[in-house]
Amino acid sequence: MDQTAMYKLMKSLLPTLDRHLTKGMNGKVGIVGGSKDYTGAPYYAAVASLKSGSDITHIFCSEEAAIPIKCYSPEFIVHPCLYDMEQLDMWLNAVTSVVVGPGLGRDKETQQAVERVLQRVIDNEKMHFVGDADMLWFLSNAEQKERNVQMLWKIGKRAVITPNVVEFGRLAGAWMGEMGEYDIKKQQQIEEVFYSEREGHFGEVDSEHEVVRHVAMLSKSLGNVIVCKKGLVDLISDGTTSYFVAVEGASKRCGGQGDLMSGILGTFSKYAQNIHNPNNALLAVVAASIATRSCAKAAFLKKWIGLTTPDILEEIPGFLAGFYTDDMSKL
Ligand SMILES: NC(=O)C1=CN([C@@H]2O[C@H](COP(=O)(O)OP(=O)(O)OC[C@H]3O[C@@H](n4cnc5c(N)ncnc54)[C@H](OP(=O)(O)O)[C@@H]3O)[C@@H](O)[C@H]2O)[C@@H](O)CC1
Ligand SMILES: Nc1ncnc2c1ncn2[C@@H]1O[C@H](COP(=O)(O)OP(=O)(O)OP(=O)(O)O)[C@@H](O)[C@H]1O
Repeated sequence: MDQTAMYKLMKSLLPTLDRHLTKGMNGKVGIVGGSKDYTGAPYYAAVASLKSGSDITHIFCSEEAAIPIKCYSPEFIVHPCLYDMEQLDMWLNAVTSVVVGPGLGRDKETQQAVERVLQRVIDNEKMHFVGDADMLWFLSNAEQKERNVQMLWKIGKRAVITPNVVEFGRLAGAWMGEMGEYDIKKQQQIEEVFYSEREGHFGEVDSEHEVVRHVAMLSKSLGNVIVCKKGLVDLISDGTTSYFVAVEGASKRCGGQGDLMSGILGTFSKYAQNIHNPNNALLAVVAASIATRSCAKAAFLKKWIGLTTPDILEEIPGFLAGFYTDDMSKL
């Protein structure tokens, strides 16, 4: 493991903890998701945002998801206002970053909530946006994609999207048709070779390199938003500069690991301001990927076949505490 480089990056990212902090200074994260079928996904994202340091988490969900989510934890402030634009608008004032997608569902009516949030992020230059899961479906679906991408163009690098392999394929089909077919199988073979040569490491990679070229191209097509393509190796690009993360993760792919990462990103996107580097927004995504994978590995080594996402959530505080106590044993 690339311990020294990781240590330096995390140290520069994580906020100083002292008695001058007030509630909210380390972030107030909004999770837009939670629907009839899915209540676990926004829960994972919300817990991950809190355990990675944010002070408050709001969840904006549908009516039928609200009670189950409230019952999971007293930590969450839950608003059943996914279809009430006035309420949604009002409560969005309370957050510093917003994660849209985990468990959101794909009902046509949900598009108006997606647009309302995007407009809020356009209007408030201090707000950060993370798009994952079903938000990415709205970004690739013929009916809604144009409107959403027009809005993302206005947000640029304050927005991160985190497609998995399947979601990336859909987005490539929707936005990169003129740049040639995206062959998922061929790309996975390239990633296997790339990962085996760099296992345990992370760093910059030329945006023209065959492993990341499509990720950089997608970022450019979407107005240079940061794209983090998740997989065996995470590939992160703003269209110009690109990074890879080949830090070991879990060899059990239990559902919810992407939701967990989007929650960490909701918090880390604000911490980016602590990094004094022109690529600070990209580096915050690199850090979120490292944290997710490292915690997944730690939990996997305890639970093996029985690994579930709550096990990974439990590893987040110990992993991050190591950077405050200079205890490298958890890295
Ligand atoms: N506990 C909860 O509440 C959880 C709720 N969740 C929520 O579910 C919603 C829908 O999300 P989604 O990822 O299932 O939908 P979509 O992208 O259409 O995938 C459909 C099919 O594609 C495949 N496949 C998927 N990923 C792959 C991969 N990495 N690599 C390879 N193949 C992959 C796989 O097909 P299979 O291989 O089984 O044929 C899968 O069935 C969304 O709101 C999300 O937040 C989840 O977060 C989990 C925890
Ligand atoms: N083959 C793999 N080996 C190790 N880590 C992986 C692998 N694939 C993905 N990951 C890591 O797991 C995390 C979630 O990625 P994944 O592709 O599972 O997301 P997802 O499908 O969106 O998850 P969810 O189940 O929440 O919808 C990322 O941090 C990614 O780096």
